Amino acid sequence: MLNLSIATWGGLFFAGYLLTAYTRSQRSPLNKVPTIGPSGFVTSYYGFVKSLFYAREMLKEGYEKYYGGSFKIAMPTHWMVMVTGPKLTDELRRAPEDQLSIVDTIAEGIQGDYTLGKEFRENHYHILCVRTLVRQLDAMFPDMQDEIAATFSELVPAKKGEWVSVPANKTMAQVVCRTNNRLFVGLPFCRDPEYLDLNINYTMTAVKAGNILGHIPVFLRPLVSRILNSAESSKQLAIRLLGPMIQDRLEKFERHGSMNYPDKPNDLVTFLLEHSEPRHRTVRDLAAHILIINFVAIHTTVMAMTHILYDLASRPEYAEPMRQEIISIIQDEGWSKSSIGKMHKVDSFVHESQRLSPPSTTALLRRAVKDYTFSDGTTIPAGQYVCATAHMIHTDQDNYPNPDQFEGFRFADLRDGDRESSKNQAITVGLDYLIFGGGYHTCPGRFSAVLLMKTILCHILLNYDVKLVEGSPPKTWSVGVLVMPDLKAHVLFRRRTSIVS
Ligand code: HEM
Repeated sequence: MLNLSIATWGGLFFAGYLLTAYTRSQRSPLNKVPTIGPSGFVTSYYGFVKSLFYAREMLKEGYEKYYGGSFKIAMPTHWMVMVTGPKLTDELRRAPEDQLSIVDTIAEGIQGDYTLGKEFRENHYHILCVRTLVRQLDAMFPDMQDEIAATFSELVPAKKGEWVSVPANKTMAQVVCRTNNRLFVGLPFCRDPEYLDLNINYTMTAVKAGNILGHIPVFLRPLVSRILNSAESSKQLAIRLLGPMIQDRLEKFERHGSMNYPDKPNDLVTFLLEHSEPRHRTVRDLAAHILIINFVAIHTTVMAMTHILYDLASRPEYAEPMRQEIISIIQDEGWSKSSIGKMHKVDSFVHESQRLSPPSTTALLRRAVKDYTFSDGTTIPAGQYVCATAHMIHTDQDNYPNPDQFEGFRFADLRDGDRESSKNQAITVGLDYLIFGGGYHTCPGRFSAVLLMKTILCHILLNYDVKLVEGSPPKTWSVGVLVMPDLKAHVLFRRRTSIVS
């Protein structure tokens, strides 16, 4: 027996693993949930491969067949249950964190312990800090606008009467990352190319590493994560770049606490210091949290802003009405967060772009901490995933007339005809609009993200004409449930004489 070769032991171990997995799958409550694609123990892998290419079609089939109930789609290591209809979607968004968890989803989905570091799971005060930051957006608005203008003048050196070709995604990544970090860590860090690269790449590196780690056996993950080395090397770089500044701020905080002192910055570092427990007030912990906030803030906003730019370049008829709206409001009131808030057409255009080009065709992704049963009897066993079919909700005729048409001013028209105009804003969340999630975990950064995107859009409209490069319309890519804009396409910019400044 002991003389068996390593290969034989390996084979026996694998066979045992398969037998256990098979036996467990036969007893799972998920067998009662209908499957889109094959549901067999082995054939379900074909269902997963199919979902990589045809996720939208599979979601549509499930949504139409089982509306008001649930269905499931195979993932490589688990099933993804999708609930449909307002009742179950509402139950999903209201489910408490200790039953259906977003933290567990990130921990498992992108292997957060390895890719973001243990700080992400151990303390969540960064969420409070984002809430504080969005309350400061009025005061921060001039910095936001200044950084947008500075980035465009460097990266889009278009001349009057001359079209210049600009890489859309790369430019949006710079403007979004620079401007967010002007509010997070201030000048000069927000313009440091090494720091910008770190934050733009950190998100992608973590997501890619998380995907690899999620598909290999648990016992190999610590080793492979060291080879991929995303969390630790990024943290070390953040400490090198921001360390002296954070150290200085820590010393000032020791001396003054939350009291004001001359030149006290109104930025994320201040909010992190004020919301953290004393044991977390270290350079390492604060740098890790700055990275985590960049992780949630940058990629999402860059993808959305790239879609918005493509939507503007491919639909030139929207530019002039938005320009007129901006000019009339700015001439009356000047620039501020509040004046941007009055631009219903600009808000609507951003909203419509997000409705049709979401970051994912699903939303409210949660992992069951313990068995969770919905009111229709669907049980999500502990460790399994459940989500809502966002794309189907966003393109349901009952929610949006002409749902597949891009109607840039559909929300502005609704707001203008509706006194309750706080509905139908790009920041509004609801059962028919899940871009920013829902329930307790609804994105707290959406106020900042939407203000930033609208301010960038205003800057583009007032200072440039934009159009697509002829013969190369950008493509939207989908891999499984993920949706991405064309990352390589260029857009043409031509300088205009700005009427308001
Ligand atoms: C267009 C840009 C953005 C999109 C589409 C987006 C989307 C989301 C989504 C879908 C969630 C999960 C909500 C849920 O599942 O219920 C989320 C959570 C979160 N977002 Fe955003 N987000 C964006 C920008 C930002 C920005 C700029 C910040 C920070 C300044 C931010 C901070 C956060 C935080 C801290 C969470 C976690 C909330 C929690 O777990 O309670 N987001 N976001």
